[in-house]
Amino acid sequence: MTAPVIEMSGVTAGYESLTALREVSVTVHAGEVLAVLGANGAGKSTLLRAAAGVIRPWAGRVVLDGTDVTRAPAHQRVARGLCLIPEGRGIFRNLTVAQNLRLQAGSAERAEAGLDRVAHLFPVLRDRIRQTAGTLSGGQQQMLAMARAYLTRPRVVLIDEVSMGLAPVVLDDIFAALRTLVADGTALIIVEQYVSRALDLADTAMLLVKGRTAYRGPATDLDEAAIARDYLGYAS
Ligand SMILES: Nc1ncnc2c1ncn2[C@@H]1O[C@H](COP(=O)(O)OP(=O)(O)OP(=O)(O)O)[C@@H](O)[C@H]1O
Repeated sequence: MTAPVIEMSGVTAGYESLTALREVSVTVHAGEVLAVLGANGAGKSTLLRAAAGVIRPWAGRVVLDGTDVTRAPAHQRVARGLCLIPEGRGIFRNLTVAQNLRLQAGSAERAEAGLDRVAHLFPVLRDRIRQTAGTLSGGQQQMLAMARAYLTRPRVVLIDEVSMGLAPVVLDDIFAALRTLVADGTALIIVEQYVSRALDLADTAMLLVKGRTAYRGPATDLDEAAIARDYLGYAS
């Protein structure tokens, strides 16, 4: 088997006196999808932040394409092909679609080169290229946030709560775009409350309960209804 694109081993992380993640390990290869499930506050976003270098783990290692980046700042991980699409979308609401794309691409040339790929997946963004991002619909804003991943051809994308507040029909487009990204060979870690959609896309899944790994294995082995009932607190 090929080497993993991203590997986290024994990662413990948190905020001041709060331990949000305890000895969590993750391995994702090119073209593979890991779904991270768990109730509110289970540590899902913390896992992505530790992977991306937004916070530094207290213990454990983060390895990207064979290089230990545990102590590397976020921008160095971006340069190595890591792309975090945070909850709340992480776009510049006062800038236009074009300006957002240019900033995300790093240069006008790269934005231009990547725009065809973005427009192919999300034609609406090309139609609204001069519109201020904050005036786009929720689904269009999510598409713009995801466009970064298509502009830069990252090795690994970490995406947090992609479905938050979006209509099912918009989600179909968004998940189709994620499938394209993965088919191109990108490794994907997806944090998602919408369990069935996440498991549908994922090869492997992990369930976090109070920062600990309660399950890690094939997505198909998870009983969706039991997870929803026992861990997420609702009936699916
Ligand atoms: N910036 C922060 N400062 C202090 N505590 C934080 C911070 N961010 C998260 N926490 C705490 O860390 C724990 C894990 O939070 P995290 O956001 O990783 O959970 P989550 O599984 O992503 O939940 P949600 O679905 O609500 O986003 C929670 O107890 C949360 O209150």
